[in-house]
This record gives sequence, structure tokens and C-alpha cells, in this order.
Amino acid sequence: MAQANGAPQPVAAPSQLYVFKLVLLGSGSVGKSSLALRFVKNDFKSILPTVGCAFFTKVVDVGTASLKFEIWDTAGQEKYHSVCHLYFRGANAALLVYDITSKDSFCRAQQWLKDLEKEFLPGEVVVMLVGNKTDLGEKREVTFEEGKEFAERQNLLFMETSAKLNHQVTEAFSAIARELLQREERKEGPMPPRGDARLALGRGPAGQAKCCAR
Ligand SMILES: Nc1nc2c(ncn2[C@@H]2O[C@H](COP(=O)(O)OP(=O)(O)OP(=O)(O)O)[C@@H](O)[C@H]2O)c(=O)[nH]1
Repeated sequence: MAQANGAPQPVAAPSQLYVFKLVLLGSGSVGKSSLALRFVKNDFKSILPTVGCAFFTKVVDVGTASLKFEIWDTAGQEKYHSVCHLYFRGANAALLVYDITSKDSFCRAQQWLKDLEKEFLPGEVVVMLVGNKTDLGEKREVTFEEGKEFAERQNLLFMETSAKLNHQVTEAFSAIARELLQREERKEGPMPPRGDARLALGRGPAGQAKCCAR
């Protein structure tokens, strides 16, 4: 890629694909894998607890750009906690998931946020707090307001979802996508329309989005 003063320069390319790493964090059984499966394959089925980490990819079109999510679905079981931070590295976004029927999982999500804060500078990653399993409203232990207030205090995006009923799942990932692209635009200036594509980012190191020609 052509460079002047260290800044990526416009390069002719057929179209633009931004690549972002997103980690799914939260206690065991809150529905992280189910959210990933719903988003990537529009499916919901019985899934065994994740061992270590699972990996998914999905390309979404947002306005004039395409965005590829590399989704790292971490294991929520306590025995894997010590290795989870290894998957944080290079993340651009995190989905902090709790189960609205479990106060404990909500408290654990707050702990996960502290773990993230140890690894990243403030504002370095886009974090969304997600209260999953809204279809189980009769067993709800965490109110919408509790989730929203915590998210607002911590400057996080917030959404409640049901992976089972496909409620707000695409919307959650789309909101993250929009925020990530807006941040890139603020860094780089407005993105060009398709057909006037350039290699805007193309930076590999941890925490920075990669953009590549498709
Ligand atoms: N009712 C309901 N059940 C859900 C929902 N999402 C996930 N589940 C169920 O919750 C259980 C755990 O889901 P997983 O997606 O495996 O949860 P996880 O957070 O990935 O769990 P770990 O891999 O142990 O970290 C499964 O039985 C899912 O079918 C939902 O939106 N509603």
C-alpha cells in the first residue's frame, strides 16, 4: 500500500471490506454461542458448552462499506476464565452477554467489563452489554432499566435479545457495526462510496481494523 507520512493512501481497489474482531464474553449458558449461531446462520439449536473458544465469520453490508466480523465465542464456564483474556487481544468490539433470568450472570458481566478494562484503554473497544433470553420474561431477574442504567453509566451500547426468537440479534450486531465504522470515519474522514473504493486502513496490529480489497 502507498504510504506518505505513515498514513495509508488511496489505492484503487474493487471494493472495500473492513475486518473487525469481536469477542463474545459472559458466564456459561447465557447464550453467547446461540447469539453467534443466530447471527451467522440464522439458526437456533441445542449447543454443547463451548470448550476454549469457537470462531465464526460473517460479512455485513453497512451503508457504503462491507464489514467482516471475526467472532471469537469464548467459553463461559469458570474453568476457562483464566485463558479467556488471551482471546481479547486485537479485539475491536466485545459483546458482554448476560441472561436476563440470572442476576448472577449480570453481576459476572460487570466483572468481565473490569477484565476488559485491564486489557484496553478507555474507548479502545466498542462494548455492547446484551441481556439475552427475553423470551423467558416470566423468569426475569434483571430489569431492562437495570441493564440500561449500568450500560449508560459505563458508556456501553445496550440491547436485550432473544437468540431463540431471533429478537434484536441482527440489530445488536448492526449497532456495533455502525459504531465501529463511525469510529473509523472519525479517524480517517468520510468513507468513499462503493466504486470509489480505496484501501483506507489496511493496518494489521492489534486493536486496529483491517481493510482489504475483496
Ligand atoms: N429460552 C432461551 N434459551 C436460550 C437463548 N439463548 C440460548 N439459550 C439456551 O441457553 C443454553 C446455553 O446457550 P449457549 O449458547 O450454549 O450459551 P453460552 O453462553 O455459549 O454457554 P458456554 O458455551 O457454556 O459459555 C442452551 O440451552 C441454549 O439453547 C434464548 O434466547 N432463549
